[in-house]
Amino acid sequence: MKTSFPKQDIKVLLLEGVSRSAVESFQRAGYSQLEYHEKALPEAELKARIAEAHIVGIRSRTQLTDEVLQQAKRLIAVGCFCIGTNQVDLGSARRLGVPVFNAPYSNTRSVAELVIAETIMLLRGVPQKNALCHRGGWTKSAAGSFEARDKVLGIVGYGHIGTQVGVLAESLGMRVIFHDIESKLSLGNARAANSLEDLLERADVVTLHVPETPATQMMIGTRELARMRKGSLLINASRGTVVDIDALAASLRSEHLAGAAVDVFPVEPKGNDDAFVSPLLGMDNVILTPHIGGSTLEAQDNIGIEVAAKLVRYSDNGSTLSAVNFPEVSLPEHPRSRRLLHIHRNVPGVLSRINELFSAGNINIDAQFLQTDSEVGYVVIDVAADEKQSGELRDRLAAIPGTLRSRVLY
Ligand SMILES: NC(=O)c1ccc[n+]([C@@H]2O[C@H](COP(=O)([O-])OP(=O)(O)OC[C@H]3O[C@@H](n4cnc5c(N)ncnc54)[C@H](O)[C@@H]3O)[C@@H](O)[C@H]2O)c1
Ligand SMILES: O=C(O)CC[C@@H](O)C(=O)O
Repeated sequence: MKTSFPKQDIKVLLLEGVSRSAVESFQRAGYSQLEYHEKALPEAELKARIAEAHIVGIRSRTQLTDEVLQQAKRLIAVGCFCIGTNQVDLGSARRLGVPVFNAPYSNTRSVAELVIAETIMLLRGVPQKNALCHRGGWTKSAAGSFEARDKVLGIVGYGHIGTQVGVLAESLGMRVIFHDIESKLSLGNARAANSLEDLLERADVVTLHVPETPATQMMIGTRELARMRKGSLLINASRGTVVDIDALAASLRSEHLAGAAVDVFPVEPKGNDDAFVSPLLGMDNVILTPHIGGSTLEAQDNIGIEVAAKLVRYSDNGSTLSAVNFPEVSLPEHPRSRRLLHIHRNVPGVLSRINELFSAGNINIDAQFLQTDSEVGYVVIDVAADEKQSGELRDRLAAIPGTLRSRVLY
């Protein structure tokens, strides 16, 4: 399909070393203006680069705040090449008429496998034994080493990752309990705990799989750590803000917790050349990983293809299916029509003004799709019009009060 705004003029800014599979997907779809950066950009540079971009692709480091998004006057869509979208001000993007897409499942399995591996390593005291061996020591002893079989795994956040961890843990013979704010179908023999506190008091290993939200910020602090069983273990591969890291360090120092595995941190380096600082440094009983829960070649490859496909589909066809912040519209193509997009504030009267405009111009509407949420309305209109008419229609649509964006797609 030939788009009105030529694809070769659409600027795609890809940051944080997103998988090359994304680059190839854009190229295959006819997008040639690709700017690729291995790292997250410092804020000033990000503002300058995003001001030029029509599409931006990020991972978890780039903070797309309201202030940054306000600079992005040409931006049509954002792709988060990951699961988490907490790094984007989703409300601001919506109010600016910019849909945000992510990959909600592509790295689930990778995180779950790492958590299972860490569970076994921590239960066996491998991190501290490994560290001592590297220093020339030798602790051949069963003290403090346990099988995973029959231990209680407490999963906080029983969503895509939490449930996969539960299924894998049961295959090792672990007993699985979980806590979630939503009522969830238990997989296998997993059982819902009565509360977070109940889970913390019963689990030998607690693993966190909640998103970053206001309710999960510092969800595990001094009080919650004190509730955990003496000698128990904590795994955090969710977001760094979910755990009070100083309280965790204190709990490990006092030997209340026997160990921890931490993949995500309140402050993370912007790229591989920057220093990593944490109160957990130097603790042999802590597995520290650089936010690589979802970083396998399989996952990154799939994420690149999935998110690029969603961005291309929106750019080529107007489909917002699976956008995380936007009314979802999925559209068949009508190649013999002209397609116009209109994104507006969801206030009464906008749709009737749109339709008046077409009837006044005696333009036949072939198809119309409307979805709204509490703030935004998104209408796609396929019309029988020529190129000149559709350009004029776009300008008139843009003049309707409440309009956020209006485009001729093809
Ligand atoms: N370490 C990594 O590399 C990595 C990779 C992927 C995802 N993640 C993180 O893991 C998070 C979870 O991923 P997912 O795919 O399982 O998400 P998901 O949305 O499928 O599941 C999250 C679950 O948490 C629950 N939840 C939300 N708030 C809660 C609260 N206050 N208390 C208890 N439960 C709550 C939800 O109801 C949901 O069931 C992501 O949001 C992301 O931040 C990290
Ligand atoms: O790749 C990343 O930077 C983030 C990975 C993970 O935290 C996610 O949210 O999917």
